[in-house]
Amino acid sequence: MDIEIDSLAVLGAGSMGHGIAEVAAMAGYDVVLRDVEDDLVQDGYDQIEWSLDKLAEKGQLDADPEDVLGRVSTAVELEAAVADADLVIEAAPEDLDLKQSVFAEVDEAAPDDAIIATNTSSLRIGDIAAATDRPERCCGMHFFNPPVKMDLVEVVGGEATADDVVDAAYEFVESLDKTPIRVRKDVPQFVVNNVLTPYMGEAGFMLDEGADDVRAVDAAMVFRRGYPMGPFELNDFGGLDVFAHTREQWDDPVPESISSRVEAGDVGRKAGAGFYEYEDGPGADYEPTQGDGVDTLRIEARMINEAARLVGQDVATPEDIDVGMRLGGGLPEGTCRTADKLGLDVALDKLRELHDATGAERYEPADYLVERVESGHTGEAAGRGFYDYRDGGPYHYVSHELTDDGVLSVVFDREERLNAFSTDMFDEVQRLLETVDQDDVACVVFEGAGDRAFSAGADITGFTTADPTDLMHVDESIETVYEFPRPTVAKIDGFCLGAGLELTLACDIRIAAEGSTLGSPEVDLGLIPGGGGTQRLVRLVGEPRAKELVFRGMHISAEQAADWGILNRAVPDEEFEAAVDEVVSDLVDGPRTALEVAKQVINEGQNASLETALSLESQGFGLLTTTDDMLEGVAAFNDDREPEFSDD
Ligand SMILES: C/C=C/C(=O)SCCNC(=O)CCNC(=O)[C@H](O)C(C)(C)COP(=O)(O)OP(=O)(O)OC[C@H]1O[C@@H](n2cnc3c(N)ncnc32)[C@H](O)[C@@H]1OP(=O)(O)O
Repeated sequence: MDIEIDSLAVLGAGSMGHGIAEVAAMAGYDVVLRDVEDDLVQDGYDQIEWSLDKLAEKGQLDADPEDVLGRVSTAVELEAAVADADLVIEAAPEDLDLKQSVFAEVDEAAPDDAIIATNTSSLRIGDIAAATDRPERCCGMHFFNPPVKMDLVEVVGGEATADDVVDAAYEFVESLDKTPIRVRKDVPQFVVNNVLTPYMGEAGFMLDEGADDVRAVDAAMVFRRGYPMGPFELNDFGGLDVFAHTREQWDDPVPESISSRVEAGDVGRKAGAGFYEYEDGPGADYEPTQGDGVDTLRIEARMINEAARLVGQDVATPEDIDVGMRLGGGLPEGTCRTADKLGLDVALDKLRELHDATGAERYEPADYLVERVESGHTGEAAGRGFYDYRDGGPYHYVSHELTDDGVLSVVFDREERLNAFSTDMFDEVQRLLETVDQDDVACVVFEGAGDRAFSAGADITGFTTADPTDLMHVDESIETVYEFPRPTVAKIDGFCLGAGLELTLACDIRIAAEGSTLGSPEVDLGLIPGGGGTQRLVRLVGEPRAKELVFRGMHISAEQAADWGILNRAVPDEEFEAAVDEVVSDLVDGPRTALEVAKQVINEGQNASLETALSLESQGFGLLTTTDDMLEGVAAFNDDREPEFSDD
């Protein structure tokens, strides 16, 4: 039987606890927020109020902040907080004894069938659940900080946890509009922290050896490898003390460059100093040019090794690891995908080289990595690696669905970066359109995941790492959209910038929700539009407007874009879905051959002389007079009924 979760208690009103309570209240749950003292719980409550107001100010909260806050109540007495809870989430500091004592108390006071979850980021669920008489109803829900902004939650069961409890936790996370990943074994630190730890740890060891300096490593990882923060910058951000404590907890060696700073109290941003000076200096002040010559593979090979260990031990799938690293670790792509591009053999060689040189356990290659390489599955170039590419490979950034009546719905699915297009994402759009059976498609609808963006353009973080020729392929993917023989519709809700706008310009029909923003901000990056934005725009809006948009990197409202003829229309939010559905419905019911010919003639005619274009049109017209659809259209007219065109 499915477990129902209606009421919730969150224990601990610190940054994680109040964040989780806020997210749950936003999803419509009644939440009791509890901490051990009035001041602490009030502080957490005030933080929720502040955060809800901020979200509302930015237009990122659909509901009235007061209504959401009204669902949060506070308590100091634990018994009162959990008495009616279906789910209790413990968000106490990361200390096993403390968490065990909270679990034991909850076990006494909560209803017998309540689920008790811990928000631990590094401890084993089984160790915490051992303090209760109901380990089968205990699980882990690892939210990331801050819960309101971070989309990922790792859902973990202990050895004794019942399957339906893990399922219920997973579904609960989905009901919060967050993305759960399933951690299938109760390993310390779960998925994301295990893969991310070598990023900071290995950089620390490199510093210990005097091989590179802080700025060089950070610059190399950010500007040459596309990571959002350098490893030292990231460690300063999270706190060196937190990093060292977690390593020590599991008897893992801590680099000297980290432990010495912890001893000196320079634990990062919060202390005003760490690897960089924050209070008396400019912070993480590395420059793009400083990263030459750093052995970045050394860091990435260790991350890949951890990912391989997790897959080999059946802790997580490559898909879940990659979702975790993108949403929880902020990486532009998952570590398994990176490994498949770099080559698993390349990573393995590096690990062996380091292991031979140092004998250090951390370089010992994972069995799974060795097996993959020995069986020839060394990555994308070999057709198989973590993923199977023999049929083109999985879609990571584009989700799609083809309905029975022929609507191919394509969603740019990279919400964490406002659906910005990486080269992988462009390739996936192109592959999808080139491989879908066109006979099954009546029309294509493109949209962005989430409610913030259609797409905020090409992935800016990829500009410093990608080959210029790869970036120039943007144009090729967008042309595939333009040339797709069926009608295409851009359904725009939110930011539609740069390459996002260019892709919509290659669509046949563009409808936006009011409040969307369109623009060509490339010039602010020292660039120009590279996916047809200068050319299609000028043909649509004329030279003065196109030049102003491009030269000034302007963002314009959907209403203004409609006024200038960039959009077919801008419609109020509440009418948006219906407006798109109405268009799609006409396209689905329309005569496919005639629509295809109309698209072709209009597209090709634009670049031809009027005489040639008129000749194209008349050829198309003549051709269509020989079709069954034409006979059906005429018969329907005579019978005064709606035509039923064939799907051929
Ligand atoms: C040939 C084609 C060339 C091009 O297309 S060049 C790119 C043109 N596009 C742009 O220049 C737009 C860049 N983005 C922005 O200016 C801002 O975003 C917005 C105004 C759209 C929204 O601002 P806000 O509401 O403050 O959101 P946020 O925190 O900036 O964005 C959320 C996360 O999305 C990432 N992101 C946004 N746009 C891009 C992008 N184009 N490439 C890579 N990442 C992007 C951010 O960094 C951040 O991520 P985190 O939360 O990890 O900090």
